[in-house]
Amino acid sequence: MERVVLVTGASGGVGLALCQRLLEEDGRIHLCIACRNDQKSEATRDLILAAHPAAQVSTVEVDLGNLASVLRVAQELRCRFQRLDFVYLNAGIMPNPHVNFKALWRGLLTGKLLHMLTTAEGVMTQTDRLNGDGLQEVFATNLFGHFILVRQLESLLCGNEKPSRLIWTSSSNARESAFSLSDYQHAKGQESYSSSKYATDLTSVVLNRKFNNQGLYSSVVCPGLVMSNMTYRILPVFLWKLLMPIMWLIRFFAKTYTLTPHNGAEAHVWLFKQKPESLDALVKYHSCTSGLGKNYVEPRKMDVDEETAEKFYQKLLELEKETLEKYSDLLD
Ligand SMILES: NC(=O)C1=CN([C@@H]2O[C@H](COP(=O)(O)OP(=O)(O)OC[C@H]3O[C@@H](n4cnc5c(N)ncnc54)[C@H](OP(=O)(O)O)[C@@H]3O)[C@@H](O)[C@H]2O)C=CC1
Ligand SMILES: CC(C)CCC[C@@H](C)[C@H]1CC[C@H]2C3=CC[C@H]4[C@H](C)C(=O)CC[C@]4(C)[C@H]3CC[C@]12C
Repeated sequence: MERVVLVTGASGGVGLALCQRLLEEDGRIHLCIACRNDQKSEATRDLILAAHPAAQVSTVEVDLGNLASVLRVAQELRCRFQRLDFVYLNAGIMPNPHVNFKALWRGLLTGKLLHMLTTAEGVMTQTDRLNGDGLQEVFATNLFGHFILVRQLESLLCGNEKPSRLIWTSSSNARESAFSLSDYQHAKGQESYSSSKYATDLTSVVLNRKFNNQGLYSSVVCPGLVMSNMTYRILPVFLWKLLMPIMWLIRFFAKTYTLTPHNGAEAHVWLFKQKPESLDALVKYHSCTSGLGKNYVEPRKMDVDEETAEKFYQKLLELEKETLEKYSDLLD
């Protein structure tokens, strides 16, 4: 029986490249692409089929920043499939980004420039807002919508003959100092993206602890710095065009400057080929590209405190309970 692979955020960037690369690895998979609306789903499906005419590609629509939409898509997936082998939780946003060029300059003088260029530590801020569910938009889209999706798909993910896998697209921008248990949605700060990615790392660690014995394994990856819609929105296009030669040069020093979505999907594809039992739950798998363009994967230990992870998970469960009460009419 073919493996079923669900990819969120499949309409572009890393998600679309991942879909193409997965079909190059195994043309027999059933690929289910999740996009925000049917036009995007159909356009994405057509693009994928143009390169892989014999592929089995189905579509679902979901807005991960809208809990009713997440509950509806989970119900649809439960009706359509008996099992999911891989779920790539890849969709993500970074709204209203702001770059602190003075910080980069200080980084140059203090020898921290390379670290800043690869992690954006101290370099980037964002302005977040509340979504229609009354949640902080970045937390809701990058993490909580995906968390609810996973929990609603438990019957397709747990207790199968072969292990099922969750692969979260996190980031090297995930930072403990941007995250706080008392403000886990990051309503008060200006690093909502960093906080949401750290929260993703914590969640994956706990999911492994709770679900490995039911045959569900979770991993986190960082695609490196990829030129995608997300990054193109950070600076004006003309500036990116001017910076591009410098970015290619930086790649000789910073292996996480993968730059293309194809390269960025390296760790996702590598994980597709690994036995889950051989993976370390406390490691983030980074896509890397050498100066000469060779792709490889680098495992790096994550900076996560397991006690904080457990406390945060309890908070997610409380929020989940409130959500399910609010939307009880959408549940079976
Ligand atoms: N680019 C980079 O340098 C890095 C990216 N990442 C992460 O990689 C992932 C993919 O990003 P990337 O490919 O770069 O960026 P893109 O903006 O190209 O892709 C983001 C994807 O997420 C989808 N998406 C956004 N919001 C929602 C939503 N509310 N509901 C459903 N889908 C949504 C987008 O759909 P739509 O087309 O409808 O907008 C799109 O398909 C993200 O999680 C990002 O944080 C991590 C590290 C570095
Ligand atoms: C000389 C140039 C390279 C100057 C560019 C300045 C900034 C626009 C970029 C410098 C560092 C970049 C980033 C680093 C980490 C990424 C992270 C892993 C991620 O998840 C999303 C994108 C990044 C934050 C990215 C964004 C652009 C920079 C801040």
